[in-house]
Amino acid sequence: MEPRPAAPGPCPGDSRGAEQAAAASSLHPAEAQPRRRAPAVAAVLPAGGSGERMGVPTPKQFCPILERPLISYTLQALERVCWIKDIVVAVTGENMKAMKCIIQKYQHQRISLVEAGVTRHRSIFNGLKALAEDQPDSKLSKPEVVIIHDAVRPFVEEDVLLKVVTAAKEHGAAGAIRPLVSTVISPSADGCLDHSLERARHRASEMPQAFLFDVIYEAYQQCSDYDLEFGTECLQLALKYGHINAKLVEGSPDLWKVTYKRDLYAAESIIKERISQHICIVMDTKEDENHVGHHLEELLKNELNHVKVTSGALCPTSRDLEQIILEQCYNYVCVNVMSSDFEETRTLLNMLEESNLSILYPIVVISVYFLDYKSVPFDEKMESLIQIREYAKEVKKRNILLSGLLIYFPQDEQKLQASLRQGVTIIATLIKERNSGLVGQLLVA
Ligand SMILES: Nc1ccn([C@@H]2O[C@H](COP(=O)(O)OP(=O)(O)OP(=O)(O)O)[C@@H](O)[C@H]2O)c(=O)n1
Ligand SMILES: O=P(O)(O)OC[C@@H](O)[C@@H](O)[C@@H](O)CO
Repeated sequence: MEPRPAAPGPCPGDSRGAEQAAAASSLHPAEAQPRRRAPAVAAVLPAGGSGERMGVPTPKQFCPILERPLISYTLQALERVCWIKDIVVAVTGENMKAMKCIIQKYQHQRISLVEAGVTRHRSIFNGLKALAEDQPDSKLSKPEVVIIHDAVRPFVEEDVLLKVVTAAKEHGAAGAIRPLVSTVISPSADGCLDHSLERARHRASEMPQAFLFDVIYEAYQQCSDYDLEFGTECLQLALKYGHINAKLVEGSPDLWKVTYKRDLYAAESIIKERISQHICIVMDTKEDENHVGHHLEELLKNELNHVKVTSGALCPTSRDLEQIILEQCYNYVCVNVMSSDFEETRTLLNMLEESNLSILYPIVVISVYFLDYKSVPFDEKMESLIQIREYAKEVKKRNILLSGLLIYFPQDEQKLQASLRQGVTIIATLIKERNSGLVGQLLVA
């Protein structure tokens, strides 16, 4: 059961896309020609840098976030956009093999690789050359519009891509901008303040940018060596060599570039937060409303009010659990009442492994045991519960983080409520932190 990619958004040129595209390019929908031919769109991702400012040996585009390289998140973001037909990535020769492994491991599609240059502009130029020349054995063809996007900007959404592409089709070039956070100043030769720029009248140039292919390709072909060596702004090349004043498109705060180590931590926190928004409680039955698992479910909903909590039954005919997996839920709480065996958890884990859902993000599975460990010999129960350690080690290889949670049951109502609240706190922490160091652990609420 393959997880479906997030449903693609509007395509520029189709009726739905034309209205959205018209809205994006500030045309009135009535002016949009719903049957306007969709422009052929490709993307070039410069990924040939060394990441000096990150201060680590690994170039930042290959630095791991949740054990997956940063560049893979950017590729995933662009692949979600159905109307980008080719994605050309410029990497250095020494990283080519690593890049091919990433493409294979994370099942990236529509990716072509070219050799990076010694500067970002040269890397981009190499990517454009791969698109420009219809080499006989190349599956690439020249697009009408080309997106240029840094490989280290993972949080790019379809709406801003649609906006810059639509604007580039009309103006020849377009780029995302953001308000300045700091004021820009110009120092004098002796290192003192010469003058400062009025912050409100200036913007930061971000990515993505988009160009009519011929505009930017001709600009690069005319580009001076100095500009290729020291330039940092593609929009400026379109202006200087193509006399095109790019359309500026307000972008979202998420368009920032991972540059320093702090940016990597920030990116990991954002990703963790995004995949923690949906928790599925899996119970052996949904009918018994007094089922203590439902009390846990209600408490989770109340305590984690920003999180979607759904429940799925494990019975073999259960379609709802399959649907929840297809909707890409990455957090599962498997409730076992008065049982310490693994059958239900094992069934869930098998479904998750078959879904391949954990290829892109680690899945958290918490096996909750409501157990009156006074009623039966504790060592007998512990013997079966301790199996979680070995089992967790096994499923970790499939990027599934399994841990256990013991809640003493039955117990008097007040103590049970306290245990349930503690259990919710533990569940929320395991999901939020998604720390592989806790796999196989048996925690007690
Ligand atoms: N010769 C280069 C240099 C940079 N880039 C890419 O351009 C993007 C933005 O550049 P930057 O943030 O400056 O990356 P680095 O040059 O790697 O960073 P640093 O300046 O800290 O070394 C990155 O995806 C980077 O991999 C590239 O393709 N080829
Ligand atoms: O200068 P850097 O290589 O860090 O960044 C390259 C670009 O992302 C940067 O110049 C943006 O302002 C967009 O042009």
